[in-house]
Amino acid sequence: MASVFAEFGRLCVGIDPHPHLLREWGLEESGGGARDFGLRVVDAAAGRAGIVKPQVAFFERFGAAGYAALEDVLASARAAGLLVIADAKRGDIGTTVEAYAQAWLTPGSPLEADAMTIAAFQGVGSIAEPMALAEASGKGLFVLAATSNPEAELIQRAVLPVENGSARTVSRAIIEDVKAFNEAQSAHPFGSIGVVIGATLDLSRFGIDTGSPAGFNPPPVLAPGFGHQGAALSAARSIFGSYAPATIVSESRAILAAGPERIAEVVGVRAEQVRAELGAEIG
Ligand SMILES: O=C(O)c1cc(=O)[nH]c(=O)n1[C@@H]1O[C@H](COP(=O)(O)O)[C@@H](O)[C@H]1O
Repeated sequence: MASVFAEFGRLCVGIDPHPHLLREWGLEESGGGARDFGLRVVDAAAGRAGIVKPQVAFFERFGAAGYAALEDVLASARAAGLLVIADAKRGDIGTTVEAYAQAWLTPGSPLEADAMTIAAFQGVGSIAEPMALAEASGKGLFVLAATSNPEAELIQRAVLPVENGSARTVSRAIIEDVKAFNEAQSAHPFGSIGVVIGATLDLSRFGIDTGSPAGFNPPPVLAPGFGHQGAALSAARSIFGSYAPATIVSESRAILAAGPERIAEVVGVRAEQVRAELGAEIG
């Protein structure tokens, strides 16, 4: 991840073949349409951005044809040197969630990605196997911590029973548990396990302290919510504060709306804007 940040900065281009986008791009509403869409986004991102994030749901709705398309898109993105985050938002317990992680993170798997999104609603301990698998195979996870959708507040700002004298919100507890895993178990300077924190939020309301002093080592942050959901890139540093050095700016519709003719140009411009705002340095 460090070399991708250094070379391409922090933009992650979402690959979300929404029905209206397939129409606007002149593509069929089918697995084949989703494949063409995904491959064109990969072409536009290659050499201009470092990371892509296929949204699995928009492929899954076409069943087996959608999965075949997704396999091609994942393989083409990885072959192009892009880091691929499979936005699958899986979550379960024990061997079941381990099987999800094997599907997306095992080297050589048909759906191999570099990282996947995962939910810890059943407890951060419930995703111990995916965390261990990610670490062992040089892959990553992004655990939902404070999501960009307004409905999430009620659950994610909830305060957990007091432990060791400190009351923590759900969001904060997830971030701290992830950070503790990285510090204890990760061989990678940045940590294999990241968190999802939406750019649309006032993070103080979620108990997330963005004002940590120098020396704070944030976990990798996948930050959706820019562009279509309303967060401004110019506010990225002030939103994320001490997490900004590890923040990945993720945008889907705001980029994809450019259409097939202009998307490469728009990715290039946006990648430069993200670099100007956040720089390429880590930590
Ligand atoms: O995990 C995500 O990527 C994610 C988490 C979150 O809190 N909010 C969120 O919007 N996302 C995803 O990020 C993308 C946002 O798309 P745009 O709003 O079009 O940029 C979608 O694929 C969402 O599923």
